[in-house]
Amino acid sequence: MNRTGSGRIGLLIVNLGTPDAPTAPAVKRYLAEFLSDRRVVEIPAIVWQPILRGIVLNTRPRKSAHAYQQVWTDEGSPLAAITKRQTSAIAEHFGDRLVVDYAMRYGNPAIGDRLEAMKAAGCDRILIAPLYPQYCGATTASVQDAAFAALGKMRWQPAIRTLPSYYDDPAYIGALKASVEASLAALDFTPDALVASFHGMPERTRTLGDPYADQCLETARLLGEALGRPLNVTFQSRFGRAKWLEPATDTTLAALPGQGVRKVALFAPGFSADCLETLEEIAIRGRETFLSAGGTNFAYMPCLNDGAAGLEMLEILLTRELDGWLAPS
Ligand SMILES: C=CC1=C(C)c2cc3[nH]c(cc4nc(cc5[nH]c(cc1n2)c(C)c5CCC(=O)O)C(CCC(=O)O)=C4C)c(C)c3C=C
Ligand SMILES: [Fe+2]
Ligand SMILES: [Fe+2]
Repeated sequence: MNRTGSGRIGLLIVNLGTPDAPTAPAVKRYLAEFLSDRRVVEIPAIVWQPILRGIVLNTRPRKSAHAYQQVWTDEGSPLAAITKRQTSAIAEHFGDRLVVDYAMRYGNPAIGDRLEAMKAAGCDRILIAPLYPQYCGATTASVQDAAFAALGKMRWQPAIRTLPSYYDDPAYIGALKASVEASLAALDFTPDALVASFHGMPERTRTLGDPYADQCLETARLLGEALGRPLNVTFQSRFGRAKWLEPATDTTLAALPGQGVRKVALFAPGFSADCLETLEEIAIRGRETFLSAGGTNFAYMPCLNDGAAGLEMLEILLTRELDGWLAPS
């Protein structure tokens, strides 16, 4: 057996994860793993686990499964389908210079399994790329924890790099600008306001030193500058009773018509792929909230997904992180 390694380079794209099916049992399995992550719910396990097992996992899966059913596609969960397409496009771009795969932080395919598979395929250098533009302990750090926990079980570890957050990267801001401008040009109305909705976090994580909220605000400032018009920044998907980052997307959508904003276009720059939180919470429920509060026109503009602007951005960011590893094309 050759024990010198074959010197291949791996790229592991990672996103949050999603249930395997839009059913209550599948959602329950997914939420049990997701909401047991101490990076996501920072309440001592002795207090949180009885609440999670006794209440949350007996009530939320049925409600969430119903929400997933509204957005499920022939290719499965939108987040999974889009991540697969992003991975195929990136694999095609890099060709045989890289072994490209994807994993999910929760559910399947698991980060540890895919790292093992890359190692078995001869990768001795791996770039792990969590597709979160803004750094957050609950997302970026959680992916890194899971990857390093898996590496901790290997005798012969590959060398590792991780993709840093890219909230202010000109390639990201440029891709968002191109994508938003294309979506705006296709609308049959002119919005009075543009709303940039980011996933929320408990407010205390900001005081504890998480840069997430500030990175979201900086993304919105830079993008507003690039678009030549200010953005209304909001935070969505509140969970639990603690105070979360404000202003909340749903309360903003309910208030805007009363402030004279009757036509709104909303997008979610912090999500690299459309998912339950954008397609159900915003494009379906957010629209209802806005229209029933007196709004006349509502548009949800899609995430970068596997569109040309988003893929070109990823190629730029990934090529930069692979500097010195990758032979020039
Ligand atoms: C304490 C709870 C949660 C924190 C903190 C949180 C942070 C966080 N999440 C994302 C991105 C996504 N979240 C998604 C779904 C989702 N999020 C939570 C809870 C917290 N998220 C739950 C319970 C769920 C599941 C759905 C539900 O029951 O409401 C998704 C979509 C997944 C999908 O399958 O489509 C994404 C993406 C970020 C970026 C973030 C912190 C910055
Ligand atoms: Fe979430
Ligand atoms: Fe949600």
